[in-house]
Amino acid sequence: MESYLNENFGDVKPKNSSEEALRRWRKLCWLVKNPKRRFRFTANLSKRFEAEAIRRSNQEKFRVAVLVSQAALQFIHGLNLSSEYTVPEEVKAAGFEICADELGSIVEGRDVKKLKIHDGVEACLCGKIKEVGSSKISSDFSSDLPESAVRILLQSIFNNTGGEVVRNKDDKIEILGTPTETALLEFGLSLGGDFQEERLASKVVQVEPFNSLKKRMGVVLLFPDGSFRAHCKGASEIILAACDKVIDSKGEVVPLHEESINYLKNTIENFASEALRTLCLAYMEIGSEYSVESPIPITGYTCIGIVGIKDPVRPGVRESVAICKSAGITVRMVTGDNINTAKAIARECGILTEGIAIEGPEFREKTEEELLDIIPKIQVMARSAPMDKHTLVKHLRTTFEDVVAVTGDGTNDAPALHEADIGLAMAIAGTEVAKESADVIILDDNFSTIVTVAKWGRSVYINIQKFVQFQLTVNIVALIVNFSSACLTGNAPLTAVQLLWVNMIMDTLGALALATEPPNDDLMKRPPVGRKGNFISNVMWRNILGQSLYQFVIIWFLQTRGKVAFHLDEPDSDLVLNTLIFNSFVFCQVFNEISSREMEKVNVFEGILKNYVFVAVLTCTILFQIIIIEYVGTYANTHPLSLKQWFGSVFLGFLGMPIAAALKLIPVGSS
Ligand SMILES: Nc1ncnc2c1ncn2[C@@H]1O[C@H](COP(=O)(O)OP(=O)(O)OP(=O)(O)O)[C@@H](O)[C@H]1O
Ligand SMILES: [Ca+2]
Repeated sequence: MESYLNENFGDVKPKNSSEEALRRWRKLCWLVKNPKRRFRFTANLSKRFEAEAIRRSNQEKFRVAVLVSQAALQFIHGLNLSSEYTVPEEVKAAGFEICADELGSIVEGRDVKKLKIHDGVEACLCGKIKEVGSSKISSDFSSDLPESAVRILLQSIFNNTGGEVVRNKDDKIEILGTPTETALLEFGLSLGGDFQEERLASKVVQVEPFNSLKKRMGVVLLFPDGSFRAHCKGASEIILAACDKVIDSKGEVVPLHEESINYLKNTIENFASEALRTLCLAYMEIGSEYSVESPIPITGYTCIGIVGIKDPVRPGVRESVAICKSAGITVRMVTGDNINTAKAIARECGILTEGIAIEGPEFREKTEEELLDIIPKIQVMARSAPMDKHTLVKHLRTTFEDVVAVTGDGTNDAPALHEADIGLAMAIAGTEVAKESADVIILDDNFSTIVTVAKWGRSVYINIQKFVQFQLTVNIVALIVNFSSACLTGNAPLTAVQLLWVNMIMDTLGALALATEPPNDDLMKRPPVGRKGNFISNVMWRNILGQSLYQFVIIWFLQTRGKVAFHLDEPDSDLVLNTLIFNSFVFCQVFNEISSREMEKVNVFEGILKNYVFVAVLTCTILFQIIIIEYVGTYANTHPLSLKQWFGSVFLGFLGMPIAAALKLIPVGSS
């Protein structure tokens, strides 16, 4: 086993990145992989597995997979003692260097990334409120504060974190972690703190990673003198409720009384209404009698301070929300943030207008009837737990029969992303778990891209509708003409070769011409189709039936009165008449193809020259039609036509265009 593993994995250098670890994890665990995984990995996975299958037997792979899973379980089990778990030798030999952080990120589905979208923080420490810019070194703030308070603050920031401060190849400081973590770490550095020094001063003996349900995280530190200290941080009002003491302006720990609680609550509210993400940091001395087996204490903490992280709204979001609204798309914000923060941001983006903003715990308490009443009005849901997001999406999809798209970045969004009709995960900030639960991955993490996605989605839908409308018209006319004529006169005007050509015009060429129309901004001014919308809308039926009727009348007229109208009295007048019918029929389709570019607008020429494929298809169709009529008559059962006859049949086809335009003026219901 070991020699085998060395042979196969010896060349793979263990890389200390979670992406690499994840890759290995997948490779080894493919036997137990989620069958529901969507398209993202399917393309190259199958190839890779094929190649691998030659090199390795399933049994071996399974064995390693089990071992890695065991290591993971051991890790999860001993999460509180992350430093003490051991990695099986076989797993090490497989090049799977599992370090606590790495596995932690896989187990939790969080992936440490370089991110910086925040714009500094505002902090309330020892009763003082200060704004700290992200780039400005603000050591003057720390000199303002009592030394003991700064020490405990830095200890909290650098030890109780899911992020990391590292030096890169160029010896520059790089901060890794989620935006919230990087903002805090940066704040710590700007106060003059040293990450490595702080980490060496004590040992982290217990970790409770950030949990979206509890909205808090915590660690227990062991100091060289044998004493333990717990640190926790998280949603400000939740952590504040767990505190009974606070560090005052002199740096002393004093009990929290009503006045100081109100002051802190007001600070939280002020920060939140400025659209800042608020966090509360707290600590607790737990003496030396503490056993690392016991859970991290929940209450009895001393509040260190409140931090408000500025996370400015990206440019263009407000406009995108407005476009969504005009397109009949309701935008709702569902977040884990404080309700005031959420409201302030939602107002800034134009999401919150007359609707209601609700908190997760309140939403959870509602009965089914109450939910029916409030869900359509909800514009903001704050402090939501993962299952609240899921419940909302599920109700919108099932009870209200809406088509729901969800965007998300974190593991906590995975249930909602999975439940949604279209799950959109962020590529940069998103965790692997979110991405694997999603259908679409937004590469630039930008909300505006969602508008582009919607626009292209609508464009594809409408292009297919246009194509189907065009195709149905040709089919209906060809069928009725040949059938009725066969019944009444015993022979069909359109021969097999001609029908084959017509078939090509409508299938291959028609699809090419109509399905390549690029999206335009008007698409976002129409209402959405919805789950129950008919694919063939009333508008399409109107166009199809109107146009078919016209074409049928034309062909019927040619069949019965054609000889008189075109003065056909030569011996081969029957062949000429059939050619005339065929030519008029094809030109009816050519002009109908142009009319089909728009289903509702009368002007069908807008942007026609920009769609090169459309122009090329139309030109080719006409050229081939000329060749068929004039040069390959023997095969296609046609007779060369005179200029007058050509003009006549093209004119009859062209008449279809004003008819199509007039049809568009007939009002029909929406769908
Ligand atoms: N690393 C962290 N440590 C402690 N608390 C955190 C951390 N990250 C977020 N929080 C707290 O949890 C709240 C966010 O919760 P959660 O992550 O469940 O929401 P979310 O909707 O995924 O938010 P977002 O996607 O905007 O980050 C924040 O308002 C903050 O108070
Ligand atoms: Ca999130």
